[in-house]
Amino acid sequence: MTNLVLFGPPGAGKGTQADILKEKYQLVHISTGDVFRYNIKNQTELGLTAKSFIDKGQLVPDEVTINMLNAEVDKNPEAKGFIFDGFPRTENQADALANSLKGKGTEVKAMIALEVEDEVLVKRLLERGKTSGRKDDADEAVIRNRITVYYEETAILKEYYKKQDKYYGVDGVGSVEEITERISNVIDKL
Ligand SMILES: Nc1ncnc2c1ncn2[C@@H]1O[C@H](COP(=O)(O)OP(=O)(O)O)[C@@H](O)[C@H]1O
Repeated sequence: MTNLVLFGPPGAGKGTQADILKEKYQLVHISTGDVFRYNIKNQTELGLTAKSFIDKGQLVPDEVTINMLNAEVDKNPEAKGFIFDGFPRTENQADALANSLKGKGTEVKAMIALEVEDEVLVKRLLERGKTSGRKDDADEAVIRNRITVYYEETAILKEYYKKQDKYYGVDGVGSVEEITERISNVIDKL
């Protein structure tokens, strides 16, 4: 199985690239942000819990997120591999992912990180906020909080995967096609 973690700060372009890569490599794409938004839209219990954190630009608690992720993985027993987008975001989540994949006799093959500087991120997210209908993209203070949370809680995962020799940084500035090509160059050599 080829399991990839697509990594990077909010607005780095993970969702855009994951949509292309899942077709190209026949992988199942799991975006925790998308699953949360689906649940919020359908007013499920999970959605109500998640919304209170997401609207403030905070992370949803690990326990809630990990259970949800495991359920999504279990929904796809035939998968040839997964692209995880927006997960893991904490060390606890990374450990949980390793355990659950181990239980299926597989592992994370690579973390591919899209590198984009902060001011570009803020600009992209504000632009997306004009059309996405996402409340967390509409407010600059919430966007900046998400970026701060990324550096405080999530960026450490770079070291986590580096230690396992699984980290690959990719320049996330350029055209969508250029970035797909950079990522593909990494995947094709795995
Ligand atoms: N793995 C996760 N752990 C905790 N919270 C998460 C996780 N994934 C998504 N969320 C919540 O959902 C929000 C939106 O997620 P996502 O669409 O991936 O954001 P972004 O576009 O900022 O990368 C996050 O700001 C966070 O509140």
